[in-house]
Parts: sequence; structure tokens; C-alpha cells
Amino acid sequence: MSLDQTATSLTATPIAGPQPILSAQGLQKRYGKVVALDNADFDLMPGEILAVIGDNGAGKSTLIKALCGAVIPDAGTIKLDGSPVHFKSPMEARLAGIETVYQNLALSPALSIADNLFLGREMRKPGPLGNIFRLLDRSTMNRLAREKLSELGLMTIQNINQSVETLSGGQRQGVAVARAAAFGSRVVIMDEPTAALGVKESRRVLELMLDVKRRGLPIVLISHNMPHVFEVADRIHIHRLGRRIAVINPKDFSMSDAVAIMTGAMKPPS
Ligand SMILES: Nc1ncnc2c1ncn2[C@@H]1O[C@H](COP(=O)(O)OP(=O)(O)OP(=O)(O)O)[C@@H](O)[C@H]1O
Repeated sequence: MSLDQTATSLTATPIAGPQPILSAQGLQKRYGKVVALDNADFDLMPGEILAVIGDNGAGKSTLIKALCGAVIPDAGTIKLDGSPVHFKSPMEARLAGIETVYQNLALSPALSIADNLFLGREMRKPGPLGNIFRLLDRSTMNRLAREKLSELGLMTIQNINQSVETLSGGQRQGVAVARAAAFGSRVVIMDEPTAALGVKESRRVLELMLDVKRRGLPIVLISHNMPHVFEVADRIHIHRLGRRIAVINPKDFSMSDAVAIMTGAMKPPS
């Protein structure tokens, strides 16, 4: 092989970096005349907390809904572990390992903590009791619920059979996070998880997020709370007018820079 050929073959071989777990290219979504997503891109890397920030109406929720199957984009591609996916419902995304903790939580207040953890995925007793009589395997579900909550340091909740309506806001959020961490095998998405919480409860939820990250699950955090974002995020995706305009490292930018980029007052870094 000549020197020239060697040089060509070297430059032609791309250097393989880590591959995003979840990514999107060119997502578009219109609601009538409103363009909610305008060629939006997205990348979530393994093991990171990625914050998504943007002004009201920038399209953050629509982006997240597209990633978790709650909205079907008009165009664009979404990939999980490098393979294209076409989720038609949040259930399909959940089956693929993407769990979302919504702002309104989607917990059932009258049900117990254990029942909420297993909502929609109830375990049946083995054998005919479960197969034919559809009896629930309550003891296994309670044991697993207890294990999951202890793992995440949430066992300040004393009684797993306590109804969710009797819990504090932070404890409820904890149950929702525990559910997402228990079943989200690939990605956990959290939409404004601290918006309705007090200082102490917010702190607990931020610690929970760091716990989930330490256990290897990447998190997408949508938040308007800059101190929280800067405290936990490894990278910050800035969304503006329906698209990603920058991804910044919180160590390299101040909160006011991030807000200025987000609102258009400062040019996004190239
Ligand atoms: N179901 C819908 N029907 C019509 N318009 C919608 C719908 N969902 C979102 N939009 C519009 O799409 C745009 C983006 O909304 P989106 O909720 O994604 O923004 P956001 O960045 O999450 O805002 P916020 O921070 O205020 O929650 C907005 O102009 C919004 O009014």
C-alpha cells in the first residue's frame, strides 16, 4: 500500500465515540399553524443527566412527548441504541425501557404505594391461581416495592400499603421516580419534577436523580429551575423556537449565559 493509500484509508475510518442511547434527528411537529418542533435534534449519552431548557412554548414538552411516544412527529427519526424506533403510544416506549415521570405524576391517589408502583404491570400469582383466577401476587409486589424504595433511600415511607394521597408532595414524587427507575431499563425522562415541591422535598428529588444516575440510568430533565439544572446536569440542551440551538457544559457557562442563549439575548456558542 502506498503512503497515499494509507493516508486515505486512515482518514476514511471514523473514530468510534460513545453512541447516544436515545437520539432524534430533524423532528417536526405542527399543530395547525403553530410549529412546535422545527427540525429538532436531540442526543442523550449513556449515564448522563441531560437537562432540556427553553422559554415557554419553545417546544420542550413536545420534544419529550415525541421521545416517549405521547406525540407522533410529522417527520424525523428517533433512535434507541442506534436503531430507529416508531413509538405509537407511551406504552410502546415503556416496553422499550423509556419511562417518563410527568409533571402531573399520573399516580392514582386512592391506591397504595405498592399498587401505584405496579400500576399497569401487576404481577399475578404463579400457576392456575394467577393464570385462571387472575389473583394478584401481592406479597411479591409488596416485597419488590419495599426493595425498590429502600434502594433509593425512600423507606421513610413506613407502610407500603399506605395510600398515595396520604403522602407529602416529595414522597409522591419519590414514588413516581422509584417507579420510573424500577421499570425504565434504558432511559428516565422527568418533566419538571421539582416544580410543585418545597425546598426540602426538591432536594430529596435531586438526590434521587443522582442516585438513579449512579446506578447507570441516564436521565432527561426538563426544568425551568436553573439552580437545579446547574446542580445536577452533565450537559444542557437549549431549545428555542422549536429546535435545539446549543448544548452547553454547565461548567463552562453561567446561569445567566444559559438564560441569555435561551431567550435569544446571547448568540449560541457554535
Ligand atoms: N396539543 C397541542 N395543540 C395545539 N398546540 C400545541 C399543543 N401542544 C403544544 N402546542 C403548541 O406548541 C408550542 C410548543 O409547546 P410546548 O408545550 O412543547 O412548549 P414548552 O417548551 O414545553 O413550553 P412550557 O415551558 O411553557 O411548558 C406552543 O406554541 C404550544 O402552544
